[in-house]
Amino acid sequence: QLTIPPPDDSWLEQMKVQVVYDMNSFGVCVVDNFLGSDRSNEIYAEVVRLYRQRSLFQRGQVVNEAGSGGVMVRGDHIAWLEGTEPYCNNIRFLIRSLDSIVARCVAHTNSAGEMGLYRITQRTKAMLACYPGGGSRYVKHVDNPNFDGRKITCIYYVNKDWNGERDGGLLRIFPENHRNHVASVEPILDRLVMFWSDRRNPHEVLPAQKMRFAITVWYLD
Ligand SMILES: O=C(O)CNC(=O)c1n[nH]c2ccccc2c1=O
Ligand SMILES: [Fe+2]
Repeated sequence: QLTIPPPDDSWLEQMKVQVVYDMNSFGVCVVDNFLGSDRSNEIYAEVVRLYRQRSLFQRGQVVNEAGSGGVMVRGDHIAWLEGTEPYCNNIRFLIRSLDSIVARCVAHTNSAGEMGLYRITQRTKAMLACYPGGGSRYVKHVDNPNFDGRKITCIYYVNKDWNGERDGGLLRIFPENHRNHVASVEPILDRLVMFWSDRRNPHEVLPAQKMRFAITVWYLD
């Protein structure tokens, strides 16, 4: 696979403006057609290929502690990716793009002081999560309720032909400071969602009726 050129500068600038505005106004930002159909289809192929190498995936916690018959708390399988794995050039491009955008947002806000005033200096690896379908879901939670350093949650969806009516699996966010706006987000291919990882954004994954892939990166201060 040929090496992929870095993300285009003017595109990064455009993304920065939207992300800074949305994160400051709503604490949530949704970007559709983030990387375009060619790149997103390449990422889909890389994700499916990775998933077939089941060795990478660990099972998420499958039932809560309620003993037998506990509710399926998280049916997800997860794999942590550097992005440097073989045959993952397009996933690496996604991660580089996210890194560049977040870095520009932080730089931008240092001058204008708009963004969350976070000195984002690092991130987690990319977490590839797969909800296996069959009603697997993730109950309402806060990613970072107790100041573990995570500031921004970035989720990139990798699902072809997703239909929320039929397949479920919606991300629902209940922004604390905008109680009358519940965001319901279909996990469609090439959609990016970003939100503050702390208590401002409780969220859940509704039961998914078919295989549901997402790549998540958390940015830390
Ligand atoms: O996929 C989504 O739309 C939202 N997904 C989540 O909120 C979410 N949040 N925290 C996690 C921690 C470990 C493993 C998976 C997850 C996870 O899917
Ligand atoms: Fe979450």
